[in-house]
Order: sequence, then C-alpha cells, then structure tokens
Amino acid sequence: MFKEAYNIVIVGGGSTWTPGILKALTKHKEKLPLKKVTLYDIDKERQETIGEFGIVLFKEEYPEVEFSYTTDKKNAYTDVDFVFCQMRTGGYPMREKDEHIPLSMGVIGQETCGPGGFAYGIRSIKDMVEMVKDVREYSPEAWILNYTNPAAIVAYALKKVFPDDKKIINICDQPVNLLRSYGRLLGRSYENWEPVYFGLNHFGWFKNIYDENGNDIVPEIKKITSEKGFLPADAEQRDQSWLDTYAMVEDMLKDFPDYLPNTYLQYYLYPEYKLKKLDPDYTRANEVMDGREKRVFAECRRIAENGTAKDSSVVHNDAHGDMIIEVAESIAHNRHRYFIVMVENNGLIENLPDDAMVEVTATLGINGPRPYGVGKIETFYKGLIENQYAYERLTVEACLEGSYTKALQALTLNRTVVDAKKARKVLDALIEANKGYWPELS
Ligand SMILES: NC(=O)c1ccc[n+]([C@@H]2O[C@H](COP(=O)([O-])OP(=O)(O)OC[C@H]3O[C@@H](n4cnc5c(N)ncnc54)[C@H](O)[C@@H]3O)[C@@H](O)[C@H]2O)c1
Ligand SMILES: O=P(O)(O)OC[C@H]1O[C@H](O[C@H]2[C@H](O)[C@@H](O)[C@@H](O)O[C@@H]2CO)[C@H](O)[C@@H](O)[C@@H]1O
Ligand SMILES: [Mn+2]
Repeated sequence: MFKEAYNIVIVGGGSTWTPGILKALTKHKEKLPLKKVTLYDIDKERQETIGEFGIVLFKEEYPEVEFSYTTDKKNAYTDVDFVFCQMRTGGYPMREKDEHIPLSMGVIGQETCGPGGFAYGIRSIKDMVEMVKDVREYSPEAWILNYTNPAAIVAYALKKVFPDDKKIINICDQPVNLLRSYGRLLGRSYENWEPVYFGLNHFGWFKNIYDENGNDIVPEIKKITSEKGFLPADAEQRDQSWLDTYAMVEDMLKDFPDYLPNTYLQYYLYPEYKLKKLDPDYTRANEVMDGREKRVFAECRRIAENGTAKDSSVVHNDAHGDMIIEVAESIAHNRHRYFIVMVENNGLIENLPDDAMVEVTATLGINGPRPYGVGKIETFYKGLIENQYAYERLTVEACLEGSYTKALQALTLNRTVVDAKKARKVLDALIEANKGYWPELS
C-alpha cells in the first residue's frame, strides 16, 4: 500500500469526535501524509458545521490537502485508502431512549452495555453492513477502521456478513485511555509499554503490562490504586459520570484483584449498585447533549465565523483522535506497533469459542493484525466472557434472522437483566421505540 500520501474518508462526519480526528490528522502529517480528507454523513446540516470547521483548519494547518464534506456516497468512497467510521444510527435521541427506557424499568440503561447496547447494536448492524458494501463498491482495497458502537456487536455482525473481508478492524479507545491513565498514576509515559489484554470489547482485562525494560507494572498499578484509589489517574479529564466510573476501578480490584479491569465491567459486576447511581431522567446521553455536543458545535461555528482555528479548544485531550491515525499509519507503513483491537479468537484465548470477536493485543502491519494469544483463562473470566459472548452472538443472530426468541434469549443472558420476565418487558418496549430502525422480530 506504501504511498506518498493517503486518501481518508470519515464516515459520520457530523460526529462530535470528528474535530478531534481532524486536528490529529494535521498534527500527524509527518507520520501519515495525506492527499485527500473527505467527511461523509447522511445528515447534511449536522455535518456542515463540522465541515466548515475542517475547511478553516486545513487551510491554516494543511493547505496541500484536498478537504471536503459530502452526503454523496460515490464522492465519499471513490479512491479511498482508509475509512474512519464513527456513525451513530438514530443519533443521540435514540441513545437517550436506549438509556432511559431500561432505567425506567429498573434495569441498567447505558450506551453500549445491557439493553441499551442491545438496542443500539441491532440499530447499528443494518447501516454498518450497508457502509461496508458501499465502500467495497468504490474502493475494494480500502482499510475500514471502525469506532462505531457497540463495537462488540458490530464486529461480530460484520465478521458473520463479510467473513472473507480481511480489511475491517474494529477498535476502541478505552484500553489505550486506561494505559494513559496508568501512565498518569505512575508519572510515566505509556508509549513504549507492551500490554497483555484479553476479553471482549468493553468487557476485558489487562493481565500484564510490560514497560520499556520488560518489567510488569501491573502489580505497582494495583498497589497505588488500592492505596489512593484510581481517580488521581484522571480527575482533570472527565465529566462527573466518568469520574464515578473511574472511581469504581478500586472496588473491582478489591473484589477481583487478579487483573486490571476495563471500566465497563462495573455494569456487569455491580448492576444493582450502578442502578442506584444512575438517574433514569438524566443519563450520560443528556450529559453529552448538554455538554460535548453543544460545546463542539458552538466551537466549530465560532471558528468558521472567525476564519481561524489557531485558538481552538474543540478537542478533548484523550487518545481517540490519535489512536485511529496511529492504527492507519502502522498499517500503511508496516510498522507492527502494538494496539488492542478486536479479532476472531481462533485459539487466542484457548478455552473460548473460536468465532468470538475477542479484544487482545496485536501488532498492526500492511497485512493487518498479528494478534497475541493469552492461553487458557481461569474459570471466573471464562464464565463471564462465555456468557457475554453468547449474549452478543444471539443479539446479532436475532437481528440477522429477525428472531424474537433469540432477542429474548440474548437479553435474558445479559448479566444486567437475567430475569426473563424483565427481559420480555424491556424487549417489547425497545421494539416499540426502535420502529423504523430494527428489523421485524417474530
Ligand atoms: N469505539 C470507541 O471506543 C468509541 C469511542 C468514542 C465514540 N465511539 C462511537 O463513535 C460514534 C460517534 O459518536 P458521537 O458521540 O460523536 O456520535 P454523534 O451522534 O455526534 O455523530 C454520529 C454521526 O453519525 C451520523 N450517521 C448516522 N447514521 C449514519 C450513516 N448511516 N452513515 C453515515 N453517517 C451516519 C450522524 O448523522 C452523526 O452526524 C458512536 O457510535 C460512538 O459510540 C466509539
Ligand atoms: O459517553 P460518551 O459519549 O462521552 O463516551 C462514550 C464512549 O466512552 C468510551 O470512550 C471514552 C474513553 O474510553 C474514556 O477513557 C474517555 O477518554 O472518554 C471517552 C468518551 O467520553 C468508549 O470507549 C466508547 O466506546 C464510548 O462510545
Ligand atoms: Mn469503546
């Protein structure tokens, strides 16, 4: 693939995360030289605000790049090397329903976990399958790097629908943001660490983290967290809901001290406790609509009006923008750098099903991921992951087959629901709320 300069399209150009990726693209121009950057979205108005920001930014920081935004698929996908995908089918209004409806029924409502993630997953599958087909029509060799959530369900669905497409990689910024947090906790850079990670997306653990001298620093991170909690890792970075989330790492390590947990595990390990902390009338979706969405769009409008991005504060300081570019660069230039990505298991976690889409450490080169196995995992982790895998698999099959029974089985298996009567009530409410987005389930 080695090229002088690359063509990138960002799908979901109107995403609140797009400005951060655009700024990172201008920052990494030496590492990943670009020829063309295009935004694509189905919502013309939403994307226009971000697109006008991009025009000002690239004119000032990267004038040699052809920057544009479009709602036309042919314009978007012709002659593309990398697709950065971050769509949200139904937007925040549907995310709000994903979170409010289960909570109103006494069950966890969250963007990617529990019934919220279940509803979001079924909504995402159709649009994501369509996106892959569209990309392959115009750029058969493009790498598709996907952030669209719920990544666990999207990754499993795309692997089932496109089993031979080797150029789709699903990624998540949570593990690398946790590595950054551990670095803050230790007062060190995480850049040259070698993580040993295993699980599913938003459902995994760090087993070891080897630093540049080959020492495993997990014991030190555990010790500091048990003494000072985990909040010092990131206090300045987060909205209140994220501070609450990060604070729970201490509880999880106290109860299950083997490995460093992904923060999302708290919804599955402490559903009753989390339920008491979540407000059914004002969830993370509301926080984002009142916070990041307002802030990002106002800042993009201000910059477009002023004609300069030199003083822009549009980007949240975290790994999201950098990571997807570093992934693309490692592939484009065959760097074989370490990333934590989703790949088909096939024995990587020895005692889990082969077709599970597991999240593990891999090096990324021009031929894609070379994942690292972790051998057999202990009963507790095997039991948790197999249950979550079965939920994810049944969710995808329910969507692809239009099966009500498999949808009910999926929700009943989910650790945040469990009770089949509750599962049926939540499922029927979500079917009603997702009319026009979900396939008919019978
Ligand atoms: N993988 C990760 O770790 C990670 C991290 C952050 C965000 N995300 C995901 O990135 C996505 C965007 O997040 P956000 O909060 O910025 O959402 P957002 O609602 O601000 O933006 C999503 C954009 O996608 C567009 N869209 C919807 N359907 C589309 C389609 N079929 N084709 C093209 N565009 C379409 C919408 O119009 C909107 O502009 C979400 O799926 C979110 O969960 C993932
Ligand atoms: O609730 P949101 O929309 O703010 O974020 C949802 C996403 O949360 C994770 O990304 C986190 C990141 O992992 C965390 O460390 C911090 O930097 O904030 C990010 C988002 O706020 C998760 O990885 C994504 O999948 C979610 O979509
Ligand atoms: Mn994620």
